[in-house]
Amino acid sequence: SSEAAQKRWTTSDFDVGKPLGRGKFGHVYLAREKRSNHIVALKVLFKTQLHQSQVEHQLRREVEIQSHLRHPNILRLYGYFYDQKRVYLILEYAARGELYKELQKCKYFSERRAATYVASLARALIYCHGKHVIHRDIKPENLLIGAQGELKIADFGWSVHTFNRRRTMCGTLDYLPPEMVESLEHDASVDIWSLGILCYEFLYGVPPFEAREHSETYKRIVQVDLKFPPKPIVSSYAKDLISQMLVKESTRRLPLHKLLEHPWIVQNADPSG
Ligand SMILES: O=C(O)Cn1ncc2ncnc(NCCc3cnc(NC(=O)Nc4cccc(Cl)c4)s3)c21
Repeated sequence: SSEAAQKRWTTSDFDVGKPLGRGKFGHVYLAREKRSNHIVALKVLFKTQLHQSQVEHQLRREVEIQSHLRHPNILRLYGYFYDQKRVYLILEYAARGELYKELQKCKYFSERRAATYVASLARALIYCHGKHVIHRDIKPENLLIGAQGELKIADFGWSVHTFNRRRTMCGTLDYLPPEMVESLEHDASVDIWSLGILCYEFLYGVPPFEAREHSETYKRIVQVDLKFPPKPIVSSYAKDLISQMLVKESTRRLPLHKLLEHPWIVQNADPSG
């Protein structure tokens, strides 16, 4: 609610519960806002660590960007507050937790589950790109699962408004497209590349250009050294879609609205997302 955006929150507004996870910058707790009984996730960040890592501007940009985004497949950031030592993010609670843990447990997803996730991510990214926001860090660690099994993109810590495109290194290399790995200018089509990487990883359990050494991964990305293992068996429609997304020339990647019309998505994605 807009009230949530303006109100000066403090920790005494919440009953804080169990820790949900430990991130690099701090922990996330289950919490209940006392007056509304609304369940949220509270991410606690230590100012010293934010300062040491010089990411305060990124955090400010994330809060600014997220305050304008409303989409069923984007985890809400309701607001934030701070005290002497910490910054608190008030986040939508994703009841079924982190997607990457689910992927580790299942090893890989069925084509129906993978296509349903890819379609909902495509719809969320179409929405973001429509608002000139590119996420730039689409990977399993930034995806959560809601109470009805729906996917939620979280952690816009690396997102930018495309007007002021920055060239900053993101997390793992695996999901970066050639133009980011070669640190050239990049645009919304970077998210199409990352979605193609994700689609491959949902179906095979590993990202396509994974290698022991960073230098090897770098080479495989810039050469788009795309291979499909014989196991698990994956339909040629799925391979066709992935091959149309993992294209070096960013302008030739399959546009997201075309992805939603691709036969693999049409035949496999659950329309409810
Ligand atoms: O807690 C878990 O590990 C998993 N989990 N399980 C359920 C659940 N429900 C909601 N949220 C969870 N986790 C937090 C997800 C985030 C969303 N937005 C973020 N933004 C951010 O961290 N920004 C940020 C931090 C430090 C520096 C900078 Cl520059 C930016 S983190 C949940």
